[in-house]
Parts: sequence; structure tokens; C-alpha cells
Amino acid sequence: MNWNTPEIPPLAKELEPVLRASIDGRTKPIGSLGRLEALALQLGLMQATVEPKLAGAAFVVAGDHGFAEDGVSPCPQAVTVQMVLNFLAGGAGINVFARQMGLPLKVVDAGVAAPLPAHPDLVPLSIRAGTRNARLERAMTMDEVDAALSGGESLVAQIAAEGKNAVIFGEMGIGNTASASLLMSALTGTPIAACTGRGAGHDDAGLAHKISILEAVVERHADVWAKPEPLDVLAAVGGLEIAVIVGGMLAAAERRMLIVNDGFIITAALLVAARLNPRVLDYTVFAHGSAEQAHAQLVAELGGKPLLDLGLRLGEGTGAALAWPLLEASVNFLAQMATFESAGVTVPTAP
Ligand SMILES: O=C(O)c1ccc[n+]([C@@H]2O[C@H](COP(=O)([O-])O)[C@@H](O)[C@H]2O)c1
Ligand SMILES: Cc1cc2nc[nH]c2cc1C
Repeated sequence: MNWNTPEIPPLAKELEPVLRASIDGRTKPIGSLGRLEALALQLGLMQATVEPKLAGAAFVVAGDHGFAEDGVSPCPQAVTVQMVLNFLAGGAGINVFARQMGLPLKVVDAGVAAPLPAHPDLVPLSIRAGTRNARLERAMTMDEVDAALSGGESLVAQIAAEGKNAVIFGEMGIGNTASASLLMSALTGTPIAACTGRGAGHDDAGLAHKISILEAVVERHADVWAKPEPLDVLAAVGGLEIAVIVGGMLAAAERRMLIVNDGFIITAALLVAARLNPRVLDYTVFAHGSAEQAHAQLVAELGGKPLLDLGLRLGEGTGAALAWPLLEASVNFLAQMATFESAGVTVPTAP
């Protein structure tokens, strides 16, 4: 393995008093901007400045999953490549919201099981044409995991060189809620059934079938469950897109960049990243609570509190893109609101 877990700088805690004073000095009752105040503080501590700024970019990372052939998803595997073509044509949900928010969007082929045409918006990491079926064998070799983690780092290095300091990772991959549930189960010690939900829309019978397949996957990798090392778990039951995102998240935190977390699959990637280096969480904002049934527990496990609760379960980074204006609002109030002093507003000081 060439990839090493990045060192992540600590938050600039020494700036907390001056940031708080700057937030409290704006023309508003103390604390009245609620969670926007906490976001402004977090961004200042992350960027080690009293004048945080935001410049974001989004990736939608796609990969296929071997156990799609077992019916873990209600959808056929071919939907992954079909949706990638939709992303490239600009017609998917994330395209619409990224355009609305002014976020540049790149599409990443981490491991789609079908050839893709060259396209200016496509980053072809193409590590392997989909994972192996984790019910039968390890989904990825360590060399493939290595390539994926490094690929994620290269995505972030590219946008950092372009001056970006915030990243949204979205994903697309038929069967990837099954991988996310398995990662959650192995790394949190939660029984697989409690980690498993309806994904792209299973009915009750489909969900029961999915759980029975995932129980067989857990049994096949009992050695990994007995001693769950993050990279072993990732190789056994993860996905190529998930591994790229793990590498990307850690590379972003290493560079003091904000990670805007999305739904269930992205949060499972964050769980792996956090088990490798927990400081990644200091650089994360939890954008939304997904309707996928285990998401709330997974977010709680990571100590997160989603900004939005919209009942979304699309993935692609859509929830993160929708939270973006709130993050912009948090830096804008700090940069642009008058202070009590500058505006000549006087309020009684607390006794
Ligand atoms: O982000 C989420 O919370 C989320 C929840 C359920 C489904 N998805 C999306 O649906 C796909 C995975 O569903 P499935 O049933 O094929 O595992 C994948 O492409 C995800 O982007 C995403
Ligand atoms: C149509 C469709 C779009 C998606 N986008 C992310 N996951 C998806 C799953 C399906 C099925």
C-alpha cells in the first residue's frame, strides 16, 4: 500500500475567543443566528482565520457493485452507467442543484462496469469495472483500495490547486446502500439487519431478500467482523466509489478544506475516514438527514447533527448541494453584517 493516512491539522482553537467576539459583535441578539453562528465559528477554526471564505466544488463518484447480481438493489446494475451518462448530459438532480448553487461539478468513474465515452466533465479513474461480489470474495484487493484512495486524493488536490476550500462528494452506484450498511455494521458493531434499509426503493419482500444476502456477506467475512480494521472492511465489502471518497475526504481535511457530508453512502465513507483519522470530523458539516433507515443512527455515531431534514434519499450529493447556501450565509453574515459599534446600535448589556 502506497497510500498513507494523512495527518490532519488541529482546529485553530486559539482563535475561538476572537471569532466568538466577532460573531457576538454583530447587530443581533447574542446567539440569535443559531446554528449559522456555530458554522461560522467552525469555518473560522478550520481555516485558521477570523475571516472565513468559501469556494466549493462537487464530485459525483460512480462505481458498480458485484453483489448487484444477487438483487441487493431493486434496480439493475445498468442504471449506474445510464445515470452517469445523465450526469454528463446535465440532466440529473445533482446537475440541477449544482447549477443553482454555482458549484462546479465533475463526474468521476471510480469503477463503472461499462465503458464510458471521453467527456470534458468526466474524470476516468476506472480502477476496475465494478467490485467483485462480496458474498463470494473480497470486493476489492488492497491494491485496488490503494488506487482508489489515491484517486480520491488527486481529485481534491486538483480543486485545491484551483483555489477551492470546500468539497461536496456525491455518489452513484446501484447496490451501494448495501455496501454502506455492511461498513456500518462492521465498524460500529451493529447487527446488519439494523443497518439495512430500502435503498433505491425496495418493498418489504425486497428488503427481506437484501437482508438475507447481507447476512451471507457478513458470514463470508466473519474474520473481518471479528477484527474490523477500517481498510480491511473497506476492501472486503466497500465500493470503488466509496474508497475514492474516503481518500478524498481525508485529503480535504489534510488541506483544511470543508467537507459537506451528504446521505447514507457518503456518511459510511465518512465513518471509514473517521476510523482512520477522527480529526476528519472537525472539517465536516452534516448537510442533511437521509430517509434511508439507518442514516440517523450512523450520523449520531459520528456525533453529527444534520442541517436539513427534507426526507431526501437520492444521493448524488443533492442534500449537500441544497445545504450550500446556508454555509454561504454563515460566512456572509460574519463578513457583511454591521457591528454594534459601526452601526451605532446600543443594547443593554447582560447583568
Ligand atoms: O444518499 C442516500 O441516503 C441514499 C439513500 C438511498 C439510495 N441512494 C441512491 O440509490 C442508489 C443505491 O440504492 P441501492 O438500492 O441500489 O443500494 C445509489 O445510487 C444512491 O445514490 C442514496
Ligand atoms: C434513477 C436513479 C437515480 C439515482 N441517483 C442516485 N441513485 C439513483 C438510483 C436510481 C434508480
